[in-house]
Amino acid sequence: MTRIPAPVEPPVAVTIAGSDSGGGAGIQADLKTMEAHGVFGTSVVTSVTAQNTRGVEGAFTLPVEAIEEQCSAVLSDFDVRAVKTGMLAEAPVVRSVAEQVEKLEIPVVVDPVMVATSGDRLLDSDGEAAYEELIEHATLVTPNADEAAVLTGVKPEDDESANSAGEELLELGADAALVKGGHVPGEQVRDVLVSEDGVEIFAHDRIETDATHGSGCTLASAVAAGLAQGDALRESVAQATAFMERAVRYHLNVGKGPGSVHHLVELRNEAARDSTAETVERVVQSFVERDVSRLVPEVGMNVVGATPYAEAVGETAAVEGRITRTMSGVKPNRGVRFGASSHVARFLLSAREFDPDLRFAVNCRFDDDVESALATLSGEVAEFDRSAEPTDVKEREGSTMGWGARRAFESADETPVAIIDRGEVGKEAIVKLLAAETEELQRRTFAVLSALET
Ligand SMILES: Cc1ncc(CO)c(N)n1
Repeated sequence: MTRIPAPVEPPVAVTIAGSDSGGGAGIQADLKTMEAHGVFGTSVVTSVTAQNTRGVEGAFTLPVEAIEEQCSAVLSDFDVRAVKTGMLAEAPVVRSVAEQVEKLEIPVVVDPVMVATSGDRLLDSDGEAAYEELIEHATLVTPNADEAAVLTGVKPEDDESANSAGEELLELGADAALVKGGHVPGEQVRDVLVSEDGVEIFAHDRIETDATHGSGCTLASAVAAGLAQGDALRESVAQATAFMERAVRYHLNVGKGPGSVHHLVELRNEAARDSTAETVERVVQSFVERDVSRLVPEVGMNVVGATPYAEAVGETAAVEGRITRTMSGVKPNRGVRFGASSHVARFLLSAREFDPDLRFAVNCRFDDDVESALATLSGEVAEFDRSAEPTDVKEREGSTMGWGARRAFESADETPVAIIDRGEVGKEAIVKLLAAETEELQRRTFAVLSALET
């Protein structure tokens, strides 16, 4: 029997950029990022770089004719919904690309690539001057602070100067500018979006890593993918900056240099949801079979599992309605669902700020006997004291768990296997067991139970 085809019609985008033999930046980053967003990526190669995670060893610009032929091959065939430009290497290429995109009536995201993260130049000085012609046709231009300074003469050092640089780029004809804050010192990375609608800042805590190779390409491609799907500019930028944050935090440790951003991190995280929920279900089942009632606190027990790159409560699976005691043992009140736990989930997410390998947690009853039983575990048992909690943290709904996890980790020498919260008036004492794997969580929980029974 033959089968009926079931074609899929994804939006199409094109990247006009350089090839990075190292796979982290350039065309390679762009295509992976577009695919990760459900957008079919086509490409026009401007330059072939000999590059790895340590730096650029050579760059060979293609003849303008070869670049133009690729453009017309793509644009004459596909219904291209967005253009992203990256490394253009030399002035004639910049000018040619400006001419090509002028004729188009689709969004154009211009990432004015000048220098690689490694410090190597990717654009000659004539090329810098030629950029004005391309920026004129940009829907969005995405310079980092150094590129913004070259293009506008204004060096972004804070929100205000980033805003001024953005205004200058609008003067040059761009519809909007995203002046990126990665190169501006500070505990936060603040990307400043300037457009006719005003200024909006997309801020997040800085991630302490030099594995940012490919981050500019990835961000611009993520915005272009959003635009290709028909999303508004603001939403595309918001989505792209959140996507980047995760791609940098869970970067790929490849090569001998600093590594690469993780272009597919969200896909991998989504793909792990079912297996994460299933492992939580299995642990819960084993807790029922083993009858863990001695460890079930008054507030109920929960087992929480985070997807490998979880950053939010919605990415953690837990028992809806918790596990409670019955006449004969324990039972989960309802099924395992993502977002079902708030307390234990937030505690686990905060613990992951210190050790991202941690993926599972369970909250247990705490008393003197449990404390002695915990001492039989191999691994550090840490604790935090609610009486030391600042009132502003106490008053902010849902912030105690994050504060407690931080206190405990800061006082511990290594990743603790358990964290004690001795409670206070009206707050039951609880111990949370943490683990990177479910087997480990099970083993530790059962070890505490066995110690209690002897
Ligand atoms: C090909 C290429 N494009 C862009 C960058 C910017 O990171 C790079 N390193 N290589």
